[in-house]
Amino acid sequence: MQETFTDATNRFHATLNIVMQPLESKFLARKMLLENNSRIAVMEGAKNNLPDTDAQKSAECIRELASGLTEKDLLLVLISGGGSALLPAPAPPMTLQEKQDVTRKLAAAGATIQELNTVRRALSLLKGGGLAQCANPAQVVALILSDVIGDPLDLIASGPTVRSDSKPEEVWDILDRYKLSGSLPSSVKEVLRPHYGSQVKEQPEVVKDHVLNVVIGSNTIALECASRKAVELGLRPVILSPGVCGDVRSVSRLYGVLSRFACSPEKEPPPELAAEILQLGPEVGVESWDLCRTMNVLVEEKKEGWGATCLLAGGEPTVHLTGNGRGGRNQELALRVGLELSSDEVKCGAVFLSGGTDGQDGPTEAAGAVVDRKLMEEATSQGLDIDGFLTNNDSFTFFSQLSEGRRLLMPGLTGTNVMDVHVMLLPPSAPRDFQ
Ligand SMILES: Nc1ncnc2c1ncn2[C@@H]1O[C@H](COP(=O)(O)OP(=O)(O)OP(=O)(O)O)[C@@H](O)[C@H]1O
Ligand SMILES: O=C(O)[C@H](O)CO
Repeated sequence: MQETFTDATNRFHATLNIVMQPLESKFLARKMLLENNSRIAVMEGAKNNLPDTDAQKSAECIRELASGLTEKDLLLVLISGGGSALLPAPAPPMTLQEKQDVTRKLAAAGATIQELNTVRRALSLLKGGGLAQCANPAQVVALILSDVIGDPLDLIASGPTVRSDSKPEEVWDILDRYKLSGSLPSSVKEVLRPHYGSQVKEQPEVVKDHVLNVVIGSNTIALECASRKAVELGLRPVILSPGVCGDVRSVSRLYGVLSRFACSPEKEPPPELAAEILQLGPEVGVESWDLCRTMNVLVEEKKEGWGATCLLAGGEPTVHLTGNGRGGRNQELALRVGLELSSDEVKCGAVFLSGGTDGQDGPTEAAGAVVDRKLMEEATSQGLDIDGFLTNNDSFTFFSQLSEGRRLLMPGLTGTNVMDVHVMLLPPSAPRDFQ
């Protein structure tokens, strides 16, 4: 049975539930609190994702608990993003303050999470396999929620149960790269001395056999779930990649060109669009293979008229902050994609959503936003200057003021962070054939 374009478009909007459903309950955080008299103790710390003395005390308790285990015990460890700040155990003689200074300076200088956590591992008693080492000879099972692209076990939360093989020279290279090695306190230099590790945290090979690390949540898994939901809703899903990164400007351009490619009236989209998509690949962390596979699905859809397509991707793009407005990378990405979709070249009714799976985009109350080609017209009619908001990184204010916040995604905190999810709903390529 053939469907009308309007049916397909209505289903697009219904499909926003794909990401809304897992993020649904506003009260999830409260529901997650323990009942009175629970045998589980909760220790809070690391406010605003910065290690503090509360987190250090919890880390010390965890270290004591793990150190007292025997070969008859099983230690279950749940590891999520944010774990690096939640488990600070500075290697002596370094203080928490000194360790914090180094990581803060590195982050401010633009170090990647890979670089940051390589340094953190070297300065900590519990990171880089230190927790598993403390628990030896007990069995350790670590259940891991990945918030790092590619799910590298040694980097997620700085790998408390994953033996680190990095050498002190690697750490020095990173510190040199960000011009920090000259100003390090003597305690940090002491910890990074070549033989420091062998005295304090050398890990016997046997630790490996006692530890099972399992990724139980990741962006890939989130995209697979969304893809199944799309099928249930009668859409054709295609997963582009769980590794989208790079500047939001390049990422938004990619989605703009992909929508143009999908919506071009010709059965074979213009080759210059395919060329631009492939050229953007390296800037946004997407392999040529994944781009070609996705373009093939879009072309097949045109030729065979399968109906509406749900393009899914995820990862963690970056925003180069130039202003002092309120926003987050998802809202800024959505705003930029909205501009792409509003441009004259694009005639199709694609709908784009970008949302943080933790339910919070940067320091705002929203998780992200939903846009389509009507964005520009809507903003202009309400006297909102998109370029001005973008220059000031003020995407949350923009979306709050636009149509009473109707385009904001406000699911509330979800309790889980597997980075961001992007959904682009593409209507059947030749609507007139479906009327
Ligand atoms: N005004 C703004 N506009 C756009 N992006 C912003 C703004 N302020 C902060 N950000 C971005 O928000 C992120 C910081 O927020 P948050 O602390 O939630 O990040 P995170 O810990 O990396 O994210 P997550 O918790 O989702 O993994 C950074 O990527 C930063 O560039
Ligand atoms: O805690 C951390 O190190 C980051 O969230 C990456 O996992």
